[in-house]
Order: sequence, then structure tokens, then C-alpha cells
Amino acid sequence: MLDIKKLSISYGKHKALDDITFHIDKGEVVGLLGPSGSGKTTFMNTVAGLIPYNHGEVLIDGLNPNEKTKGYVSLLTENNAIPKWMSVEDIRSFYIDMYDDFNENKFDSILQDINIDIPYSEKIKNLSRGMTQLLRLSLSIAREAKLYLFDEPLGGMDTLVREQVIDTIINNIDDNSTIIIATHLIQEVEKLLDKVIFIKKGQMLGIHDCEDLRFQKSQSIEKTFKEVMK
Ligand SMILES: Nc1ncnc2c1ncn2[C@@H]1O[C@H](COP(=O)(O)OP(=O)(O)OP(=O)(O)O)[C@@H](O)[C@H]1O
Repeated sequence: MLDIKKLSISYGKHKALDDITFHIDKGEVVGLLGPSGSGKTTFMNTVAGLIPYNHGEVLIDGLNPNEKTKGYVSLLTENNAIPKWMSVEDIRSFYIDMYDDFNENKFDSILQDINIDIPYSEKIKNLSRGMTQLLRLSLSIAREAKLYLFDEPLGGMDTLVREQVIDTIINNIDDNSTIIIATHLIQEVEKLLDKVIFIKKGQMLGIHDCEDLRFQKSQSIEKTFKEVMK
């Protein structure tokens, strides 16, 4: 589903990603784990087609990131905030117009499942931070995407909302879809993950099958992450 070959990205002289190579199969849930500034957002934005690259290659289902891949890659980041003046209905309509793969029935049912009891006429500016985050996640998940990129999906949320986010991802994403979750909150997402990629200062330190790694090290992924990042 995703092939990354010798990918490097620089901002001026600063190398944000340095010679990254890995492969992810269809249906895998992969954690991109690294501390702040390790290049996670740069990576996600590159795969989403928002950052051009000229070193290495990114192949999503055989294609370089382009308008076509944007149609089946669903990116959730802190940066794609919903304008505050919009109502829930406005943003729902926007997604219907914008994305061919947006399933409005799925969106409605996710909102019901997570008990967000808000009228569709409500403006985003009147929603709590947690509610807004859940709404953004629901929009992203309601796309029937082949590849979901969740960049710090738990950022700024309290424990209860974090659990809701994890459950919403588990309950609403098809097993055939591929998911990459970039985060430094490993304990919270660990149960979701099939594989982990460790990244530090733009360099990939390894890609591992989670079960193998837990067995090999006899400890949680979070503990191994802390050791690796020292
Ligand atoms: N637009 C930019 N211009 C210059 N440098 C940048 C830019 N965006 C990111 N960087 C730098 O590139 C490096 C990687 O940043 P990036 O945001 O990709 O990391 P991250 O792992 O997502 O961090 P965080 O978890 O804090 O968001 C950092 O050193 C950052 O300062």
C-alpha cells in the first residue's frame, strides 16, 4: 500500500527527514513514533501530497502523491482545523462536495455512536475543544479512504476523550484500510498497532512487528520506545 524509498526532505539546510525507507502492507495499522521535532508531521504531509520532495520516492498504491491519491488518503492534523464560523451542517456539506469518498451516512452514525449530542446547526465556535477534535476525527474517518494518516490524533485531549478516539477508530475503519498514527502518546494507541516505526531527528531507527517486539523485549512498546529514544 505504501512504499517509501530513500526519502529525504529539507527545510533550507535542516534535514527534517533523512533517507527513510520502509514498506507498509494494505490493512496494517502502523505507529509512527518519535519525539517532538522528529519529522512525523513532515512525513504525513508529504504522503498526503502537501509537501513536495525531490529526494527519494513515495508510492501510495503504486502512485506518487497527486490529485488522485489525495482522493483516497485521509489526513487528520492539527492544521486542518474547521473554520469557527461554520456549523456542523456546513462542514458536513463541504466534505460531501470536496471528497468523493466521504460517506455522510457513516458520518451521521459515528456522531451518534460517540454521543455528540449537538444539533447540526451549531457553530464550531460553540463546541468544546474535545468535541471539535472528535468532530474532526469523525469527518476524517467518514471518508472511505484507502489510507488514513492521523497526526497526533490525541493531542490536547483528556483521558476520556482519548479512549473515545481509539474506540471510534477501531469501530469505524474497515480492516482493509491502512492507517498510520503519528504520536508520542504510545501507551494510548499501543493496542491498535500492528507495526511501529521509530523515528528520531529525521532518521528512522527501525520498523518492527509489535507482537514480535513485545515478545523479544518482554516489555511494552512504550518502554522499548523510551529505551530507543534515549
Ligand atoms: N515549515 C518549516 N520550516 C522550517 N523547519 C521546519 C518546518 N516544519 C518543520 N520544521 C522542522 O523540521 C523538523 C521536523 O518537524 P516536524 O513538525 O515534522 O516534526 P514532528 O515530529 O511532527 O514534531 P511535533 O510532534 O512537535 O509536531 C523540526 O526540527 C522542525 O523544527
